[in-house]
Amino acid sequence: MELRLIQFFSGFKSSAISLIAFFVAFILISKFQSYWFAKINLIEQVLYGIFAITIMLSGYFNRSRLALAAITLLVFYATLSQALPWQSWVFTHGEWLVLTGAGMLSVLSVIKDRGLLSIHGFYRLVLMMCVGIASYFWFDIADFLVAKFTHIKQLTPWLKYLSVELPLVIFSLLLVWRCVREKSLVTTALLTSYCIWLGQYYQLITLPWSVLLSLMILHYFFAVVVDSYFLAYRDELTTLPSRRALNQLSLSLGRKYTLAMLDIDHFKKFNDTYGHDIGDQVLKLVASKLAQVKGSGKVFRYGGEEFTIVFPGKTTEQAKPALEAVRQAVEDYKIVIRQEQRQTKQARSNKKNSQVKTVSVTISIGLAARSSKLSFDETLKLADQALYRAKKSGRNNVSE
Ligand SMILES: Nc1nc2c(ncn2[C@@H]2O[C@H](COP(=O)(O)OP(=O)(O)OP(=O)(O)O)[C@@H](O)[C@H]2O)c(=O)[nH]1
Repeated sequence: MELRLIQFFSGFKSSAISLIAFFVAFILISKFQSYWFAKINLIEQVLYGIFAITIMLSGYFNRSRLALAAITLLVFYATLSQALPWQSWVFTHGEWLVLTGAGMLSVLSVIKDRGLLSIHGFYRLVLMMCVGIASYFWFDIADFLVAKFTHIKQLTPWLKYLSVELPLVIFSLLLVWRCVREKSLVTTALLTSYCIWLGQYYQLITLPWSVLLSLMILHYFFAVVVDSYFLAYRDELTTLPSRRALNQLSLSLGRKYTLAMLDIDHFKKFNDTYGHDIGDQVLKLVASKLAQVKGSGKVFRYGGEEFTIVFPGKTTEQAKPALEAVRQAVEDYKIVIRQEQRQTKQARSNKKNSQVKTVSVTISIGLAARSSKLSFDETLKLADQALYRAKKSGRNNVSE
């Protein structure tokens, strides 16, 4: 598969799972209203606690975008439920409210997570206020544009969508694009809030705000927890479990297991030829092939271009066919890369010219089974020595 395509859809899987989970929860809550409706007062009281915990947790784990989204929704909920001075203004300006909320959520999907209690957090807070102010003035701008273009007959039927629907379509596209591009549950959580926000505005949803906000904020909570887990135990580049996860697994392994150390052959040369960025992409693709290993193998990125596969309860004889298959799969894998190249001077053009090329890499594998009295680290060392032998005997092979 082409590298660009893989990059483009890198965030698709995790976002899709998170979205499905959220909407299943939403459908269940809608279907079983009779179970919770009597407890609505309790939900309203607990909601403030959920807000507080989620904002603190998001701030602590530097998920400032979710913290800001939660703070904004908290202000909205307080306005709704506490009869704050600006309540009547806000609720008589429904179009402003929907644009501001939608605009804030889509802007949050674009900016980076930075410390909440820092100058960056302050800038982001100001940015949120600017979205509110911009929404306020947008209606005047839209009226002006409608007046200007109203004489163009082809445009006339569409001009009524300029003030609300057009910005909403742009915000929706922005959010969906960010969800696909960014491998983070943060953007997905922002997208679900956005769907609920619009669903309420267009009266497609009839659930009380306290229940909807509980669902939205709980989604933020889980996004922060799961994202932080991934940060700690997943390798960012390949998304395989990291060395820390391998150390964790080593504590729970039984007496019988086999370890394999894998290393990409001549990877330094590969990097030197195609550049570090293409090297990174190839690492990702090799990792995705390794992740398909059979025989109950668990794959980890050990570091650099080295990987480890653990086969719990297996001997080397049992693990070897799976490793041979994975070695062959990597060897057969034709990786399509697109290299940007400048045209020659004679072409007198500065335009970039992209060249599609197919490359392949091989891996060497060393494996060792745990024998009595050997610790995990000692077994890993044996596998590493076997890897050294695999390299010595010509690479692209499995050695014991
Ligand atoms: N692109 C990229 N390169 C990496 C990464 N981690 C390690 N490398 C490179 O991997 C290369 C490893 O080189 P060596 O250990 O000398 O081994 P090799 O060239 O693979 O040769 P053999 O292992 O002997 O077959 C170095 O050039 C590192 O810079 C990474 O995350 N991304």
